[in-house]
Amino acid sequence: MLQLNNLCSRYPEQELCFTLSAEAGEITALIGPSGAGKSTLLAMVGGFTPIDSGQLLYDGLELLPLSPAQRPITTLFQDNNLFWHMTVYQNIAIGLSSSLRLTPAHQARVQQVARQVGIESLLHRKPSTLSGGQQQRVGLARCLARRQPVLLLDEPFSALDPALRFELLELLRTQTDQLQLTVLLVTHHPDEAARIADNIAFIHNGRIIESGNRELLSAPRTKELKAYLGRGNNEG
Ligand SMILES: Nc1ncnc2c1ncn2[C@@H]1O[C@H](COP(=O)(O)OP(=O)(O)OP(=O)(O)O)[C@@H](O)[C@H]1O
Repeated sequence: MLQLNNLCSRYPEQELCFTLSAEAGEITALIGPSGAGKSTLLAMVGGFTPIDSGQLLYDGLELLPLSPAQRPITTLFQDNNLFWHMTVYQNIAIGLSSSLRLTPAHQARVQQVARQVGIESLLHRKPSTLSGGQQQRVGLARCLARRQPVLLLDEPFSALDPALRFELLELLRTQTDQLQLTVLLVTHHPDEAARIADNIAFIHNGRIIESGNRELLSAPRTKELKAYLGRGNNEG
């Protein structure tokens, strides 16, 4: 289980503090207005921004003393950090070895992950020759190849058209179930959250002010979530 216990980062403009638990096999969607702190929450968990107080645990292990690379975590960003001069195979392999010298077991793993995400036939291609959806699959494959139990995703598929976006979200759902990943997914689309997330956390002004399952979206309690979803205050 991933646990954030009053985990706080203080910036001149804003203090962000989060308390959240996420189990293996669960996708937690992080929603909220622009500037609420969704990406910063991922950076705090991933180890990319300083923490001022609180606790961060994974299965009881204290993560705060660990560097990003030492944490049992991998992150997929929207621009997915592909290297354009490398092949798809190398782009996945670099998640396993920065020198691209792979053991036979790692080579087999690249092939296996490529098969799982449906890009096996593209391994020799360069990312520039792929569609946006295929590129996102390569980014996801690199993350999955690392076999870290916690996966952080910052709006990974939002540049894609809806059909492709949902196809990749379904793929994420399948992989989460099969590999028992703990997934935090930042999204600007409440419909994405409703479709694939087990839990939804609504972030406002650096805090999670409402959380629960997808019913949260049909029956929001706080005026802030109602406003975010575009529901009138006069509904009660
Ligand atoms: N390195 C930093 N220096 C100063 N302030 C920061 C820093 N990182 C985050 N913040 C603060 O955190 C707030 C939240 O930013 P964040 O990018 O996490 O929001 P977001 O919810 O992901 O927004 P968006 O949906 O637009 O991406 C910012 O408004 C800023 O006050």
